[in-house]
Amino acid sequence: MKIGVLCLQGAVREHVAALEKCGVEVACVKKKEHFADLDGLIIPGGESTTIGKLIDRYDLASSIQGLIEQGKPVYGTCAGMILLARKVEGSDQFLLGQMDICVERNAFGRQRESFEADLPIACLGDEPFRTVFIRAPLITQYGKDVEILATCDDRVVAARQGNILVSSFHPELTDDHRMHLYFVKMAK
Ligand SMILES: NC(=O)CC[C@H](N)C(=O)O
Repeated sequence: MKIGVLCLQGAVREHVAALEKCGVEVACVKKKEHFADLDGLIIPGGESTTIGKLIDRYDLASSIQGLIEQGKPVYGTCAGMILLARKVEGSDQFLLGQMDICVERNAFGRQRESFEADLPIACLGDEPFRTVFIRAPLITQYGKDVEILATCDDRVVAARQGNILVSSFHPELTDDHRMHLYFVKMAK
């Protein structure tokens, strides 16, 4: 099992470490040829406009879309979630547009309004999951094929559509790797 982490910009190292703890082989992905033997991909948090520009510049959109079409799981966290969305409120930035969700960027405020919360996430078991929100986006609309996995104050912060998983929060910044394990199971 080999999972890639898109390493153009953002919280790459932490995802690599979390995946390694889950016992899978991890590849840093930044070129088309790195996609050949992947079983899944994480698009990390960072700055969605920057990551989007780099995806476009290195011509990686079709490789990511190809992975999704082959049924391989792709997980977008924070900026990664924005990139997978069909639409971003009030912006025409570059998007992969593979998931039927609309998102609002920085919906919880600025950097200093970053926060953590223990959220119940049924697909991870009974123990609440510690979530870290950093200039996080929010899902404002979603289509009928989208399953809601987590909410925070009635706002949708994690969801799944088939083999696409997204979260507003950063699961790689805690020692609890259940979200990564859930993703790895999607690849099995
Ligand atoms: N932590 C993050 O990934 C922040 C996302 C960033 N605010 C954006 O809009 O791209």
